[in-house]
Order: sequence, then C-alpha cells, then structure tokens
Amino acid sequence: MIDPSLIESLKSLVEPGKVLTDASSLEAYGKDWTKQFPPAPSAIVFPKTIEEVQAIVRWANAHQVALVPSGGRTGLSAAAVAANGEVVVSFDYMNRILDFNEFDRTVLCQAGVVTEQLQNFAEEKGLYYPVDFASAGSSQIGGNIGTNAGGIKVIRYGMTRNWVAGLKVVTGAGEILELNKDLVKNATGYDLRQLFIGAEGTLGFVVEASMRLERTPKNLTAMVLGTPDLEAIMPVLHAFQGRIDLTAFEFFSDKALAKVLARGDVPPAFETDCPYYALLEFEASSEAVTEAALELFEYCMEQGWVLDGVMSQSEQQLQNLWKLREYISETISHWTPYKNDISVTIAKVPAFLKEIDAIVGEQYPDFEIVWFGHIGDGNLHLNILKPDAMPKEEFFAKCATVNKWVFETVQKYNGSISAEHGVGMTKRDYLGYSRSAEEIAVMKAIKAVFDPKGIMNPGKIFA
Ligand SMILES: O=C(O)CC[C@@H](O)C(=O)O
Ligand SMILES: [Zn+2]
Repeated sequence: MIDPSLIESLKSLVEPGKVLTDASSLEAYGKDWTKQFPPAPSAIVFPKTIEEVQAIVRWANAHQVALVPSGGRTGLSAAAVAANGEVVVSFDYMNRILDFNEFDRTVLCQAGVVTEQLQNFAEEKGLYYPVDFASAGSSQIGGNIGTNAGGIKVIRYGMTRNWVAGLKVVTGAGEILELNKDLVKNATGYDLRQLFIGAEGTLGFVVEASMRLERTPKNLTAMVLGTPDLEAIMPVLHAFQGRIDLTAFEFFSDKALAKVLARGDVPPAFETDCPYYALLEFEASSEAVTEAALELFEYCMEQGWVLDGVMSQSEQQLQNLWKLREYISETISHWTPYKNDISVTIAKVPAFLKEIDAIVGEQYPDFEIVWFGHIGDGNLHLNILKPDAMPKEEFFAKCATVNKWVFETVQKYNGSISAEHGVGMTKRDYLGYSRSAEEIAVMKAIKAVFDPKGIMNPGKIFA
C-alpha cells in the first residue's frame, strides 16, 4: 500500500471525485476475469484527458508508484490485475469517439471506447469493425490493443493489430508519442505503434487509437457440423477453404455444448449427438456460394468427417448457432476453469491436438476437460474445470504441475503458450517455452527504454 498523503496528491491531478479508495471499488477495479489473484490496489484514478494521464504517469515516476491500466477488465491472463498495492488507471471516462474519416475509413477513439460502441458506430456509417468476441459489450479498445485481442473472425480479418491505423500513447517516462498518424504507407524506420500493440501496458498507456473499418460482409451464413472425432475437423476446414472464403472456423466439444445447452436459453443445432462440432461462417453472397457450401457439406458426410449438420436460414438462426460457441467461456466460468490458450501453425494442428489430448486425458483423469476455440487459426482453448468440492488453491496448484507437459509439447511444435489472451501474470513464468532467452532480453531492454523506472504494469509479461 502507498502512503495516504500520496493519494491526496494524486487527487489534485484529476477532477474532484475521480480517485476512489473504497473497498468495493478496489475489489472491482483491481481485477479482470481471472480468479487466481486477489485484488489489492491502493487507489483507482479516472483521468478524463490525455494531459491528466500524462500527469498521473509523471506523478508515478516521481514517487515510484506502480500503475496498472484498466479497460473493460475482461482479460483472461491477469494483465489488468492490481495485486500489489498499485494505482489502477481506469479509462472509463475516456470513452468518446472523437472523429470519423470516411475517405480513410478510420475512427478516432479514446482508449475507453467499448468494442461494441465502435462496432455500432461502424454500422451507422454503413461499415464494419471486424474484430469480434463474446466480451465485445464490455471490453475497451485500449485493452484490445494492449492484448492484441483476436476473437472469432481472425481467420478472415486478423487480430486487433491489423486494424490500428495510428496510436497516441503516454510512455512510462511520461512522454506523449503519436505513432504512424494513420498512414497506410510509412517507411520511416521502426514502427513503434506495433510495439505498443500486445504490450499489456508495460511500455506505456494507449490514450487514443485510430481504428480502421471495413466493408460490411454480405449475408453472413453459418454452418454447425458434428464430427465423429477431433481428427475429422481439420479435413473439413481444408475442404471448405479450398472453395469458400471463410469468415470463421471454430470448434467445440460435446462437453462445451452440453454446458451451454443446460442454460436453457439456446436451441440445439440438431438432434444427433456428436463428440465434436465445427462452426463455420461465410458470406453467402450468391446462389453459387450457398450451393458450393451444401456440396461441401455432402462431400464431408461422404468422407465420414461429418455426421450431421445445419446451415442458418435466417439472421435469428445465425445468431443462435453463434451462441452455441460464444456462450461457452462465460458458461463454464462457473466451474473456475484453469485456462490454456495455445496455438500452432495450421498444418501442425492434427498431430498437436492428438498429443495434447492424450496428455490431458492422462494427467487429469478426474477433471472435466472442455475443448473449444479458433481451430481455423490453430488456436485451441483448453479449459480444465474445477470439481465443485475442491478448494481453488489446490485445483490451480494441481493444474500448474501439468503445464510442464502441455508447454513442452507446445514448444516442441514451435507453438505459442498464449495465442490471444496475453501473458499477464498467469503465463509469465512460462514465457520461456515460446520466446528465447535472447528475445526476452531484447523485450526487457525495450521496456527499459519506454519505462525507465519500471512503473508501467510491473510483474506482467515478465516474472
Ligand atoms: O475462456 C476461454 O478459454 C476463451 C475465451 C475466448 O477467447 C473465446 O474464444 O471464447
Ligand atoms: Zn478465444
């Protein structure tokens, strides 16, 4: 905890009432969606302007106070958790869309603009912001950039990184930098914008971002296909990708589906029980595309890769099919899951999946294992559910012992121990499985340049 007199000086930097220290605010703003680390911030500060953010960072430098950036706090790696008396900097009051440029198709957002707010704004302009995920209703653009958020349309549109035209940041040294200025072409040396994307607030804070928009997809149509086993999913992807440009290719297991259906608010896709399901989406822009999709469906049935399937016939049915996939994470959060977010290149998915599945089957004989994720991107979400009777600490400790086997396999396949959720605190001890000692040394050197006093989100990414 920091000195109470320091909190008083912090109050002088922002509008009255914009520093909170009451227990419920500390609890709420001190954590994200992870449940491993008890929140313990000293205060929450709510700047309204870039100048206020800069003043807070300079104050933190002067007094050696650690800062934690806070957006929608929907992260899954504890990158936005303040567990050690830090001051949380919330962007809740920097939530305005400032400008729209129709020629460049860019939207200037303050860091606290909620993802859905940007998606809706794009729609009003007849355009589309394509980065999408279940937490779009609360996640903020600044946080999406800090984690380089991915989601369900990466196969077609890429990660948040692809949509950042320009950034304004306050570095850990308290300087304001304007990065890339929305240029499409800018060959003037290092692209510092890219460094701040996925940096989890460890170099500085994103205060404004210019985000690119895209044309609206036409007549999005989804298919849910039941497969006889895990191995059948990738040939289905390959078959469809040979003829159709997919906007999504997701998968989930029967266990994931059962949890979602048990909620009672989503209809099943079809009656046949299958161990695994693929959800794919495409633009049914012409009759020919729809026909090709149906032919591919039949072909996959003939090959024995698909047991049953359905294609959405209306916007409502499209939404319902998506709910089967999008509701999984929130639904299973009831079981305090231990999460893995791992990836390999597409070609390696079948062999990798088989090996990981065997490891977890062997290592977690008594735990319920839920598979789902963005398999079309090579990204698997492996969730281990906590048995109700087992204390949280015991459960997480048991799961951590299995990391060695899972991460050694990830390393063997040249994969990533965190595909899209970031490193934060949950994966910092395992960074070496995905990044070499030399790379980590360079990353730390870069941090020292932007954040010489080490006050920006310390303890995240690096142990
Ligand atoms: O809860 C998870 O493991 C994944 C959350 C999110 O990335 C998703 O794809 O639904
Ligand atoms: Zn995901």
